[in-house]
Amino acid sequence: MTDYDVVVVGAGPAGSIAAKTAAEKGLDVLLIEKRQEIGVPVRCAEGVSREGLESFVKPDSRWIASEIESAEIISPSNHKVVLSAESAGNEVGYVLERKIFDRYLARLASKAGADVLTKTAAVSFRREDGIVRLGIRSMGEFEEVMTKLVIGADGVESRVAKWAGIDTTLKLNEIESCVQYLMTNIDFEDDKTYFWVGRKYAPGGYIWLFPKGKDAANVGIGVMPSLAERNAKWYLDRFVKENFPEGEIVEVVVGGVPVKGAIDSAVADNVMLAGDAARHTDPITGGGIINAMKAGYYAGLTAYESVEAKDYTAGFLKRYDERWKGDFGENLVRNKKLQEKMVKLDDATLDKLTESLEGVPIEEMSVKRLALELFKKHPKLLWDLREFLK
Ligand SMILES: Cc1cc2nc3c(=O)[nH]c(=O)nc-3n(C[C@H](O)[C@H](O)[C@H](O)COP(=O)(O)OP(=O)(O)OC[C@H]3O[C@@H](n4cnc5c(N)ncnc54)[C@H](O)[C@@H]3O)c2cc1C
Repeated sequence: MTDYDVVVVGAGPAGSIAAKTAAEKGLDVLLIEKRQEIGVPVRCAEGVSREGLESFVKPDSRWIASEIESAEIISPSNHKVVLSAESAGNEVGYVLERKIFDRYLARLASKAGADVLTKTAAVSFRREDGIVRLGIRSMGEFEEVMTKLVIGADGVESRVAKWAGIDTTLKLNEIESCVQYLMTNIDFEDDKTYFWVGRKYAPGGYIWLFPKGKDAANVGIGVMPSLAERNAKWYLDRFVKENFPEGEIVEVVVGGVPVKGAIDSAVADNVMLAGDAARHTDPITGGGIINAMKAGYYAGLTAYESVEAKDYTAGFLKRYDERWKGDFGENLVRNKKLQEKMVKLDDATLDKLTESLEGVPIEEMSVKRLALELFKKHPKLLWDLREFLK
């Protein structure tokens, strides 16, 4: 006898959607979250694409902080290119209120029938007779839960991945180190996101401003430790001092974003990893919310099939790998390669590119046009990036 068919570790977007999906299929599901409150503290700039979000949930004014119409890219010498939300694609469309959004998703899992426990951490893992004895510490008390499957949706520092022996190690060029301030008393257009690019601002990454309503915005930075001479906070503080000297910082967030590209496999016997735990974030933008939800859905679905077939082996669970790879896996591979080229661009090239496109009407701008212009300015890149143009 097992206590559960599936225990989902971590109630972020990946975990809640996994638990919801498996519970809707009739499995006995436990969703555990080590923090006292789901969604707090927020470690995110909270931007999502419209299409990605709407494929899972109907947008709700309780957890939509802003609707975004356009994205502005600003070069080191202050040339600006404006893209519409549709052509900018990922992470431009809505800015969420994740404190509420994450809780909403966990509630959907609970409504579907999953047991949800907060202040409950997975602390140990033991396979025995084809099932898992998962040690959990709930409200200070230790107990072992027996389960057929564990879905590791425990974020960038995943312990489930280590217990299961799945290689998700991150090298210094496979992680962005991030700092973000929630700021008030600053000037911005509340239907626009802003991206400052170039080594001057953020070596190996970028600085962002995502509006949270009319009066506040997430202003943050990601830098690649292998390229940055100082830490992320140093670059962000310098930027804030120069650009928003009157701004007030009301909240601080620090965190790492994996930019590894696709891992070989996110499964082991009895285990599937989803979301940041499986390095499902986009290597260029660092966005991971939508991929986490997609992976959670595929993991929940595969859990159901695995329980039906009474087969919890890695061999059976491989179909989960096939599902996430078939959906966004190729994008992760491609964007990792592209990102490796992009971080090598110098500031002069970025300036030339944005200067030549400055003032192009928004309806005529697209990522493709940006790329074509870049190749005109930098023919060698055309050769380097030929495989991405197919
Ligand atoms: C500064 C910053 C800005 C970002 N901006 C964006 C953005 O604008 N758009 C976007 O799409 N993405 C963004 N991301 C990435 C995004 O936040 C993640 O990709 C997303 O949260 C991944 O969801 P997840 O469910 O995989 O993991 P998480 O949301 O990290 O959830 C994991 C959960 O597991 C819990 N947990 C961990 N260990 C245990 C344990 N042992 N037992 C029980 N619970 C455990 C954690 O407490 C956490 O709640 C940003 C990240 C950072 C750091």
